[in-house]
Amino acid sequence: MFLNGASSAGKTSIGRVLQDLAGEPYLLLGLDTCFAMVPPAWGGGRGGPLSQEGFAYQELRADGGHPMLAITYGAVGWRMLAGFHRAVIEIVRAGNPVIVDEMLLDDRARDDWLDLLAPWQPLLVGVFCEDAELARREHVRGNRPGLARWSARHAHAGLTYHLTVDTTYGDPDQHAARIMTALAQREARS
Ligand SMILES: Nc1ncnc2c1ncn2[C@@H]1O[C@H](COP(=O)(O)OP(=O)(O)OP(=O)(O)O)[C@@H](O)[C@H]1O
Repeated sequence: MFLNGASSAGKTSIGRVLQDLAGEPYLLLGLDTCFAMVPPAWGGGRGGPLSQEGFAYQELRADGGHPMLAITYGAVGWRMLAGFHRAVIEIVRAGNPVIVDEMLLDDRARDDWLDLLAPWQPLLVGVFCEDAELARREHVRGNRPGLARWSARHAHAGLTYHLTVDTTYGDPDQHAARIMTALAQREARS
């Protein structure tokens, strides 16, 4: 399964419920897993001095008065992303079912994932949420404001999903149940 959406859209929350619902031991991993491995000097979160090579935050012009915060990456960051994507594929190749919990940063990341995942034909799930609710969650989490809004505008570019969920309303249990149903229907058809 491949869950993609903005920061704070609720991907990880849904992913955890999916793990509980599934009869198989799905591993849950994604961009957060990759970021957790990045040395602080190459990471933007704490203002790493080499973050332009790795991963950096970039404040963009406000969107209708709302902050917009992008994540950019350099050559080292791309190497890390590309390596992480391939590591996930090896996990799958070893026979493990996987839930990828992803916030696509750009077209390059999307195309790399789609190329690698093509043989596995994952259920592609778009996780959406309205801006105001994203901003509320971001605030409650104490995250820097603007990443959710920026990613909501970029993460879904060029993707066609098998299923979309809107987490503005409803809880992760409900959304995960819909995804499990879609997965079961798909497996029954194949
Ligand atoms: N359906 C929901 N309704 C209300 N709050 C939710 C819902 N889903 C998630 N949340 C809350 O929103 C916040 C972000 O959730 P979560 O970590 O699942 O999102 P995410 O998309 O994985 O975010 P990120 O990509 O930033 O890690 C958490 O505080 C979580 O409790």
